[in-house]
Formats: sequence, structure tokens, C-alpha cells
Amino acid sequence: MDSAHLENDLVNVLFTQEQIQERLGEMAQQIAADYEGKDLLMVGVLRGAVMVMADLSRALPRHCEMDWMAISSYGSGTKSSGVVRILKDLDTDITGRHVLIVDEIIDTGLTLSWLVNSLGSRGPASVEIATLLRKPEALSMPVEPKYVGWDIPNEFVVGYGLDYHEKYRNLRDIGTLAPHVYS
Ligand SMILES: O=P(O)(O)OC[C@H]1O[C@H](OP(=O)(O)OP(=O)(O)O)[C@H](O)[C@@H]1O
Ligand SMILES: Nc1nc2[nH]cnc2c(=O)[nH]1
Repeated sequence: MDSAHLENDLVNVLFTQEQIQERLGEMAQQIAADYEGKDLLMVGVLRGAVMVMADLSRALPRHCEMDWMAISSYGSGTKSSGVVRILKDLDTDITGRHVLIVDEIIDTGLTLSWLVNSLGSRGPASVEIATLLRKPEALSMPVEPKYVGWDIPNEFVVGYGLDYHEKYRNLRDIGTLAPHVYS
């Protein structure tokens, strides 16, 4: 599959790579201001958050540490159920640390509300969330990301870390897939 083919599978580009970098730059400025004088541990949620973590952290004009978690949500079909299992835990002791969870999308909100509770029980100084995208369903969940790139409609999106059957994560833009991909 060449890159031209990859781009052609998008029916609608929601955010271009330029828009994504600009928005992440704005979020980074806000994060830098909010965490001034504090240590900052950014926790990426594998695998989709790899791109956001790479670009958001490099847009930060300050030091930060990074760690990663891999979690799996169980549910029927493609829906998350909120029953979460840790596949890879943090290597860092977060007691007394300022933790910023970095993810690319909050959909139902189940995964991150579980993760905030889980990390919150380890005695951190604070736990906040930065997500590039948020879908409407998450607004009715007890999960309040401090930093949100964009609120988007309830559509399945791919690119910039977001996959469809593990493909399209390496697209630079974010968009919706053409119907022929699903058939
Ligand atoms: O708000 P929710 O409905 O719980 O969904 C959000 C989760 O879904 C995505 O991960 P996914 O399970 O697709 O795994 P991936 O990062 O490995 O692609 C995303 O990174 C969040 O962790
Ligand atoms: N690729 C992808 N993964 C998701 N996980 C939760 N919502 C989405 C979405 O819209 N796209």
C-alpha cells in the first residue's frame, strides 16, 4: 500500500497535519503555563497516543518526563465496556508526581475515567488529561480532560495514531474513511 493509496482512502479530511501541529502548539503553551514550577510526567496510552505524545511533548518549551501504559478495554464489538486490564504498567512511581495522561481520542470516556481513578489511587500530586479529540458521548461521563484539541461529531475517524484494523495510524491527517474501505 503506497502513501497515495493511503490518502485516497479518506473520504473527508477533518484536520490536516498543519492544523494538528498548530493546535498542539497552543495546547503546549497552555500546559507549560499551567505546570510552571512543577515537574511534569506525561503518560501516553499505547498505541494510538504515540503521535500526539511525540508532537505535543516536542512543542513544550520545557522539560518533561514520559512514560507509557498499554491497556485493553473489553466490550461487545467495537464499543468499550469500561472493563479495563493493564497490559503494560508504568515504570515510574507516580507518588507525589504531576501526571498528565496523553491520548488521541476520548470516545465513550470509559477508558480514561477508569485510568484517572486507577492512577489517582497511587498518590500522585495531580492527574489531568490531554486529548486531541473528544466525541459527544464523553461529555456525559465523569471524565473531564483539562486539554482538548477539538470536539468532533460521533464519526469513526482514522489517522495520526487512530487505526482501523491497525491500519491508517501513519496517516498525517485525520479523517473519515471512504465506504469502499469497509466493504
Ligand atoms: O473513550 P473510549 O470509548 O473508552 O475510547 C477511547 C480509547 O480508545 C482508543 O484506544 P483503542 O482502544 O482504540 O486502542 P489503541 O490506542 O491501541 O488504538 C483511545 O486511545 C482511547 O484509549
Ligand atoms: N480509530 C478510531 N479509534 C477509536 N477509538 C474510539 N473512537 C475511535 C475512532 O473514532 N477511531
